[in-house]
Amino acid sequence: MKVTEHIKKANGKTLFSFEIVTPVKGKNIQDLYNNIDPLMEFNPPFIDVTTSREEYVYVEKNGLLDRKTVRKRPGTLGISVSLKHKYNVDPVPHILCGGFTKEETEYMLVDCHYLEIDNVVALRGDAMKHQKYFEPTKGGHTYACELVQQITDLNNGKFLHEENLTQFKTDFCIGVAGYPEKHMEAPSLQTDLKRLKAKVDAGADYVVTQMFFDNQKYFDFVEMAKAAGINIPIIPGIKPLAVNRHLQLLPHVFSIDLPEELINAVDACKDNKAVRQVGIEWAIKQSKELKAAGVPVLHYYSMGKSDNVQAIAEALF
Ligand SMILES: NC(=O)C1=CN([C@@H]2O[C@H](COP(=O)(O)OP(=O)(O)OC[C@H]3O[C@@H](n4cnc5c(N)ncnc54)[C@H](O)[C@@H]3O)[C@@H](O)[C@H]2O)C=CC1
Ligand SMILES: Nc1nc(=O)c2c([nH]1)NC[C@@H]1CN(c3ccc(C(=O)N[C@@H](CCC(=O)O)C(=O)O)cc3)CN21
Repeated sequence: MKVTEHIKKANGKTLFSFEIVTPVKGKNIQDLYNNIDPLMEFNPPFIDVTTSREEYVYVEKNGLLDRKTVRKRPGTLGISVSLKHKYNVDPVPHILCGGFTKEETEYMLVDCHYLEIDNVVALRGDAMKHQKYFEPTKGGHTYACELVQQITDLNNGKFLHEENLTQFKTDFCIGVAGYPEKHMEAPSLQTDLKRLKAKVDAGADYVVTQMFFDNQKYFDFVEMAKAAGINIPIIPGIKPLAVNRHLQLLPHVFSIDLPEELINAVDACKDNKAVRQVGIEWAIKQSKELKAAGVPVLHYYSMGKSDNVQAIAEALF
């Protein structure tokens, strides 16, 4: 079932969902399931499965370094289907512009369709590790709105490089990313909202936000989005802060601000166990307020260990 249908069916009740990362090659898949299992009692109607792009690795060959391009976390489609069968939830695989040609994306979408996956999230993707800025992959899309358009085209029976429409029509519900504190590369929040509107015009059905730690940022963003003509559900994305290092890392990696009160609470902790607890309590406070405001879904970036998301869900669902 589509994410938007789950939201409609909930009739104003806030749903619980989360996001997982596929394991690094060679790591056991069971660890992932052990982290998902305790979250299933909170009845997530859908689970997002991220796609990680390729990286360069250097291998020594005859005394020379040979550069190889590898995907360290494969398995998005496999895990998506496995979640569907194992837990009877709707998996939402992430589809990226970066690292994929348009043709490869088309094949992935065709597979998703045959596998009865009803939702995808369309993202541009981050820059490669060695790059400062995102560079489009040869034969791939530059912006997420182009990817959204490709999916919409397929929903209408239009394949790449084909003039005529076919009888083959997918029916994907399309999620896209939104940035309450603006995307790091956007010159202004208003311009970023225009880009978001372009994704909606291309066929996006709902938005999931970048993590934020100050709810006011989300509430303002929703208002500004409405004023910009964006009338689809905007799902808040929540990341529980977990270690002291996140004070530097999260603003740097995700281009977001942390509230002074949260920083002070983390600074006052004597170890990371205490920080994890502060992160949980902050996320509970945020989530309660968002739920009271009637957000459609609370979407958690669990990304691995789920004990904190479990504690948060217990307080809310
Ligand atoms: N892997 C994941 O699960 C998630 C990844 N992300 C990350 O979010 C980042 C961006 O992804 P999206 O938001 O999907 O990309 P996007 O293509 O919507 O936007 C990327 C940047 O390009 C700008 N932009 C968009 N269209 C433009 C145009 N026509 N002309 C000039 N500038 C334009 C935007 O303002 C923004 O700064 C990436 O770093 C992505 O990896 C975000 C959420 C989830
Ligand atoms: N720019 C961007 N890229 C993403 O891949 C991404 C977003 N934003 N926002 C939404 C979700 C949330 N994602 C993530 C990814 C990693 C962590 C994280 O906290 N990772 C490490 C630190 C990351 C690092 O070392 O660079 C951690 O300590 O837990 C959180 C959310 C993935 N998604």
